[in-house]
Amino acid sequence: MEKICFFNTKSYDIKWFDHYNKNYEIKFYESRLNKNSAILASGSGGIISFVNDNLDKDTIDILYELGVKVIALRCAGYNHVDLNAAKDKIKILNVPSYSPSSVAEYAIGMFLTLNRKIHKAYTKTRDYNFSLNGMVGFDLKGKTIGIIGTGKIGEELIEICKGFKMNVIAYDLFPKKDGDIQYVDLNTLLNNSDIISLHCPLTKDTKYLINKKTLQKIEKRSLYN
Ligand SMILES: NC(=O)c1ccc[n+]([C@@H]2O[C@H](COP(=O)([O-])OP(=O)(O)OC[C@H]3O[C@@H](n4cnc5c(N)ncnc54)[C@H](O)[C@@H]3O)[C@@H](O)[C@H]2O)c1
Ligand SMILES: O=C(O)[C@H](O)[C@H](O)COP(=O)(O)O
Repeated sequence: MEKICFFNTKSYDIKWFDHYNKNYEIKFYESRLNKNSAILASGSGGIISFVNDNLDKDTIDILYELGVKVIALRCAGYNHVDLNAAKDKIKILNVPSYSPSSVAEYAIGMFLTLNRKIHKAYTKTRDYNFSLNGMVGFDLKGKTIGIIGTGKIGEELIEICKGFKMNVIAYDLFPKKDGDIQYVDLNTLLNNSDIISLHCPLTKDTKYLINKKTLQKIEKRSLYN
């Protein structure tokens, strides 16, 4: 039976993955994957790893020497993987659609919390402080949200924002040709959005996409991912 080494295991992972042990021999390890723990993959044809594992060149070289042929990521993002080191040696798989509606809904949850200061209200009211001072937010209705990255998560978020009767503008390196998304350039988005939401992968282009200069432009606005 094919052996698979499962790194960075949480209790909920075992709940969802253990039944595959009928067809595979999955070994669950709590250790994060890095060059020191990679040896645990001895004898495994494949490994399963998480978003905060370290798949740098050293780790990938060790896994290759051990005979690992496939690395399956339990995440959509792969910015933590040295793809060049893996090229022609180990196949890398990611989750192509990582619960986009959950992530979009969570992003809305974070924004509502930030805007209406729900996290602060929770602690204040426990101390019998019901003052509205410093607690006032604004209506989403009629406000403009600028969405950077209109992939699976971005698209879900656009639909939710329409439900709030917001204006939606978007920026993406690869705008969708079909559909009714109103694309603008990045500067226009930064200058015209009341809210900005980032839903793009971490790459050399998106790292520091929001920086000191752009933050000055959006000084009074909210920013979240
Ligand atoms: N926190 C979480 O639980 C969680 C879950 C899933 C995904 N993610 C992160 O969210 C990201 C997006 O996920 P997705 O499923 O929507 O991916 P996706 O591939 O469907 O969409 C990403 C979009 O970003 C665009 N993009 C790429 N580079 C860009 C750039 N430089 N400027 C503007 N747009 C750019 C792409 O063209 C694409 O449309 C993932 O890469 C991952 O890092 C986080
Ligand atoms: O890139 C991704 O898919 C996510 O960032 C990552 O996997 C988050 O996973 P969570 O902590 O939501 O399980």
